[in-house]
Amino acid sequence: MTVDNSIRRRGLMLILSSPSGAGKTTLTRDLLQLGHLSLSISVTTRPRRASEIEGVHYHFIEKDEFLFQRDRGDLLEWAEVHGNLYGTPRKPVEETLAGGRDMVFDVDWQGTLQILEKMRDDAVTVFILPPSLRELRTRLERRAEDSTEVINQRLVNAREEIGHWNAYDYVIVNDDLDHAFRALQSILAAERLKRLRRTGLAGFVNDLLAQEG
Ligand SMILES: Nc1nc2c(ncn2[C@@H]2O[C@H](COP(=O)(O)OP(=O)(O)O)[C@@H](O)[C@H]2O)c(=O)[nH]1
Ligand SMILES: Nc1ncnc2c1ncn2[C@@H]1O[C@H](COP(=O)(O)OP(=O)(O)O)[C@@H](O)[C@H]1O
Repeated sequence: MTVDNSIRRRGLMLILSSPSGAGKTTLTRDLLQLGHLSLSISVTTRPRRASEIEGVHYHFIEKDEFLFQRDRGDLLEWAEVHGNLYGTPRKPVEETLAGGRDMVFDVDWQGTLQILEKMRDDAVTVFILPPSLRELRTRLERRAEDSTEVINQRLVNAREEIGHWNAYDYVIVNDDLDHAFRALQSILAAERLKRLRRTGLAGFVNDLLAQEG
């Protein structure tokens, strides 16, 4: 480990939003493979897709349970998206950040705004755009996980989601996946070095100044 990496810091919240099909899930999966980030696993009332695993991609719960958790204050944020309810469990977020680990969030613009209100200094927000709407449709069709009706609804909703691009710190056009992934890694690397979240820096500098030159 380098000295820079060994200096204590608070974890950051890497928040990714995009219209459905622009590539958040793919980029998140690639980030998680790097091994030094945790995923915030949302609760949702959406039916599970064939490729999804309970507790890995989402916690799939009934609407009653969702409302119970929300009303008890267990969710850091929540929203209705494409007719389903989604929310971020609060406790894992608090534990992860306090432990100095970073967390990645796949949430829509409504969730992003709620997180920014509550935890602005911890959040790094990234909006992923598709290169074109035609390509967005192609990706949703190629993914082959949703019915034509669901895909059409997601394309209608895409325009609204895209309309919130300017609430985000960073914007990446996911045309070439490798390029987009490298851009995301650069953002993460720079944000990890931000002075304000590096709680061990003052101590390090004090030690440095106490040394003989
Ligand atoms: N606010 C909020 N949005 C979420 C959460 N989890 C997922 N979403 C958003 O819900 C939308 C639909 O997600 P999903 O059903 O997985 O479909 P996909 O985007 O087509 O893969 C996306 O915009 C996600 O970013 C959450 O916990 N909170
Ligand atoms: N840069 C890219 N070029 C081509 N296909 C991509 C690219 N990024 C993602 N995809 C594909 O597009 C589809 C939708 O991506 P996904 O990550 O599921 O989007 P989201 O989570 O934003 O809904 C997937 O089949 C994925 O493999």
